[in-house]
Amino acid sequence: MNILAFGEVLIRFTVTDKMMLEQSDNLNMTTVGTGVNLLSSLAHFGYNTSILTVLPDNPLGKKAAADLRKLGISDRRLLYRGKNIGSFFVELGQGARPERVTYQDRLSSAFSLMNADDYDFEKALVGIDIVHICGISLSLTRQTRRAAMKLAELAHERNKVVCFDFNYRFSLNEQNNHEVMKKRYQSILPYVDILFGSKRDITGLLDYPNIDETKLYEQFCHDYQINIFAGSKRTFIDGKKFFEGFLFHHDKVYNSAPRELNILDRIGSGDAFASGVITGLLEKWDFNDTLEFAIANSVLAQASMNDSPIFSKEDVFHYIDSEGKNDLIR
Ligand SMILES: O=C(O)C(=O)C[C@H](O)[C@H](O)COP(=O)(O)O
Repeated sequence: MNILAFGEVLIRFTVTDKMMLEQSDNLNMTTVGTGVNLLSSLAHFGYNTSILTVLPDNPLGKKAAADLRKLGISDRRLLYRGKNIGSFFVELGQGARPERVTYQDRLSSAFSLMNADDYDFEKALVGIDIVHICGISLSLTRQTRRAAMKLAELAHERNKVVCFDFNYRFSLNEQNNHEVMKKRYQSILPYVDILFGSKRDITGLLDYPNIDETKLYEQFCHDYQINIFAGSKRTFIDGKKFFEGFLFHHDKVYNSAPRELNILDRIGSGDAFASGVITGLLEKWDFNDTLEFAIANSVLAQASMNDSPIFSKEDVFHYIDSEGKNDLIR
């Protein structure tokens, strides 16, 4: 099974020792991004993965490519242009202090400036079964929007399975007007088969009425011919944090049991969930098992440093089978 992701590769700078930026001079550097995180996880589950993106044509781009290879992602579809790579700083959270992300300018990255016509999408899709597109491309530049649209359209035409993640980030859309963003999402959704998002994406961004979930998802998936709609959410019970997921198919919502969270680093939780769902669908597990696996993968990812999950299927099953009670493997 060959999976391709399209999206921005970013450098993440994490302040070491759980300090805040102001307190520290030390940063840890990793290569991340929605596509990277998803593919890293899928590569560790045993699938062939590659990413279609643009890296700067300099040592920074080479460093990112080396990190991608280390995560098990093929470098075959990487393009090298321009000078800049997007980046962000992370201050880890603790107790009352939330984890915090500060983006650097992403709009002048090599990826953000690449013209849609300069990609050879036809060639990139050869031998590919599943294409994943990150919704952040709709928020960045005219070029990334056009590229995401063109790829979605072509992949759909070529009968590839198209996955799309809303990935709506308020902080990246302060300059974008609601109606404009709504139109952008409305134009890509008709090409999507598997969609990741939340109820809020449908009611808040696409202006559907806030009604019962089954009716809402039925209407929405019917309007855009979406085969699978899945997402995760956080809940709080008796002062504890839990993570749970849903999956909608045809006329039914499946819900996972909530799993308790003990967070070390929560960035990448959505991508870990999505890779778990894609795995369940590829393996043709039933939807309840698929959700259990996806939630477990994400709970493990949130108990680990960095965005890109590196758990094997066995690691995830071990966590499920031991009900999370095993805290030493030797
Ligand atoms: O911020 C961005 O734009 C990125 O692409 C970097 C992050 O790795 C993903 O966003 C993680 O996404 P979640 O799984 O939703 O936490």
